[in-house]
Amino acid sequence: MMPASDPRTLLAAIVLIFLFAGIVWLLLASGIRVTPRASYCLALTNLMLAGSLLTHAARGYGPDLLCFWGSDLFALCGFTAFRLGIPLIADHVPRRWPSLALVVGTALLLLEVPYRGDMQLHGVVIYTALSLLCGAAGWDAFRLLRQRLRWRSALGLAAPFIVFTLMMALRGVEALLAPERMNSMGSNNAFNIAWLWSMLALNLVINANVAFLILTRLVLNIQRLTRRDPLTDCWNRRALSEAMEREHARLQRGSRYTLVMVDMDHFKRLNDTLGHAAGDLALQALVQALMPCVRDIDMLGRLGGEEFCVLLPDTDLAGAALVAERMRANLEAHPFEYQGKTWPLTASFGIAEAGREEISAEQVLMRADQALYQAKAQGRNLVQASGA
Ligand SMILES: Nc1nc2c(ncn2[C@@H]2O[C@H](COP(=O)(O)OP(=O)(O)OP(=O)(O)O)[C@@H](O)[C@H]2O)c(=O)[nH]1
Repeated sequence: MMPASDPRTLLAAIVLIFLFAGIVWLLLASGIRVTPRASYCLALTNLMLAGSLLTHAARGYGPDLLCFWGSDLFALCGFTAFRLGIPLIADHVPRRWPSLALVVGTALLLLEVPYRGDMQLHGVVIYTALSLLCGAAGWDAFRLLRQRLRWRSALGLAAPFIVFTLMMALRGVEALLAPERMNSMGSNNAFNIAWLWSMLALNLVINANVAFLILTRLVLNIQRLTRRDPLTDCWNRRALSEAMEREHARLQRGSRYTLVMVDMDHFKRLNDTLGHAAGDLALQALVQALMPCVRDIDMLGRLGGEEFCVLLPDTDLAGAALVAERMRANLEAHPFEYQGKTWPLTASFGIAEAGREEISAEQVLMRADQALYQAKAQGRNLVQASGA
């Protein structure tokens, strides 16, 4: 076995890991189609960086333009793919132009910088560009993680990106202070060996880290699918029932809650006149009109068909009546537009505050449903309350 501190062996190991990771990301993107756009970017990152190191290793053997400028161009493209791929994990559209302008500008500048002899300016230019791209990717990863995690955990998971950025910056500083060592990553000096070891470890950690980000996103998507209504994206019946039963259990400890049943008026007529597709859009419009009227802690869920329910924790009947009236008025104020036609959308509301003597939230729901029935009977587009 070659000694662990041999820079050529380390370089070969890093190239192999990049190649292997690139192929795995390609398979994930094209075969299993896990977040394909982000996975393609990660595949490109790994393959480009493998190409960069391979051409770098051939310095002195192969054509100068490929082994110097080409190697840097591979690295720039790899880091750009990395920077653009991170936001894609969360389906955010990355800002392409700043990164592309940086790559093109750096590549053109490097063409003008002599690659022979003093590598100072060349080293500073390329590693500044790489650390900027890596830093931007790290910042995006941190923001992404911060949406789900506390800032310390997010910072911990984003740490490899920060270290990678610092490593690139360090290499730029090295170019400034010891330009004679910049010619090859195959140099057998302590800084280079330590740098290659860190690169090898970070290469593994960052690939694992991005895989973790993607996995987290998949788990969140699965959770979403099991708890959200696919048409309107509000909570589904199961999620709402669980929350209602939780609230009902808190009732004995002194808290209160109220349920608001919502049923679109004359929905069958809308479906029959405009068609089922329009009916689906009308249901989405209803949810859009109701959502701004509730607080973050309230839960709007679809029970089925055109029937919805809002769970209002820590709210009494009078408070719920105000919320229901706000929802009713907001819906009425936003007629449904479909293929140039305008259709008035209204709904009826039945509200019931939970009573301690009721054994389950289902009983409260039944009372809210009875109140809703009365609202329908009294002419629709009304709020009707039920006593506890
Ligand atoms: N487009 C669409 N229609 C649905 C969906 N679920 C249920 N429906 C339709 O909703 C209609 C409900 O009709 P009804 O229960 O008579 O209610 P309504 O016409 O709103 O009458 P009132 O509630 O008394 O005002 C039926 O025609 C169902 O086919 C859905 O997901 N999409």
